[in-house]
Amino acid sequence: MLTIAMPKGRIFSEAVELLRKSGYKLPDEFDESRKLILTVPEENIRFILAKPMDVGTYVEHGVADVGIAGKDVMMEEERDVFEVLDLKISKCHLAVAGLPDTKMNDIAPKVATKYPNVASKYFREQGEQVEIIHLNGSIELAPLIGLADRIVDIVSTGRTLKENGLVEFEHIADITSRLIVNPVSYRMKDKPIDMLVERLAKTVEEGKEDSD
Ligand SMILES: Nc1ncnc2c1ncn2[C@@H]1O[C@H](COP(=O)(O)OP(=O)(O)OP(=O)(O)O)[C@@H](O)[C@H]1O
Ligand SMILES: O=P(O)(O)OC[C@H]1O[C@H](OP(=O)(O)OP(=O)(O)O)[C@H](O)[C@@H]1O
Repeated sequence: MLTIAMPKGRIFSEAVELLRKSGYKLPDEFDESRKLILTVPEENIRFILAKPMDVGTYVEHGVADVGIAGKDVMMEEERDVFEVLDLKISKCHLAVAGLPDTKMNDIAPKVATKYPNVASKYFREQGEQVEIIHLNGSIELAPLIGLADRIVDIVSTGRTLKENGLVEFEHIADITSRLIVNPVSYRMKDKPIDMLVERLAKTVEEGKEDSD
């Protein structure tokens, strides 16, 4: 049996839709249940529902063979896993944002973010020394309340920035969700994993053609 770690939250429904389009028969339970382990015996697959930031942990430790994780999460926490497919779902980007017409404080610039590693690497590469302030959400609050000069956060529609009077200054990276695989599982369960990758890749490709 293949164990797939799925992120709860906004990626989940898009991932379920992608799996269904790829021919996996996932019961209605997937749309309404609060169970954290969902088994589909007909497909020989078991799904575990994890926090998005934890998917890589389950896959790296091998308790899940495969997982679905945002590229942002993969960039933040380097994991010993294979990234085998861009699923092209949950599209967004990572950006530097802040209050308009403001400069970074020269002496002790502060950057608030949920992605401390990505943010420090980015500013290091820009040759800027900043203090990183790690927050767990509502990052846009930080510049409004004087906690930070800049934020590094996800932007999708841009609505959260706009409604809070913030602007984007720099685009760091485009983000989509990825299929990740445990290296040992890839050796031991190569056939079912290859089949999953092939079926998903075909659906992703068809989706691309539809939008072209
Ligand atoms: N506004 C957005 N639009 C599209 N994709 C997004 C957006 N925000 C985040 N994502 C993507 O979806 C993934 C999961 O985001 P989600 O908001 O569900 O979880 P989270 O904020 O990490 O966790 P939680 O809110 O449960 O603490 C992110 O890692 C990112 O890849
Ligand atoms: O550009 P938009 O379409 O407005 O989306 C961007 C927002 O979505 C995410 O927040 P989320 O809803 O996950 O809440 P969070 O603050 O708890 O991370 C992200 O952190 C931004 O705040």
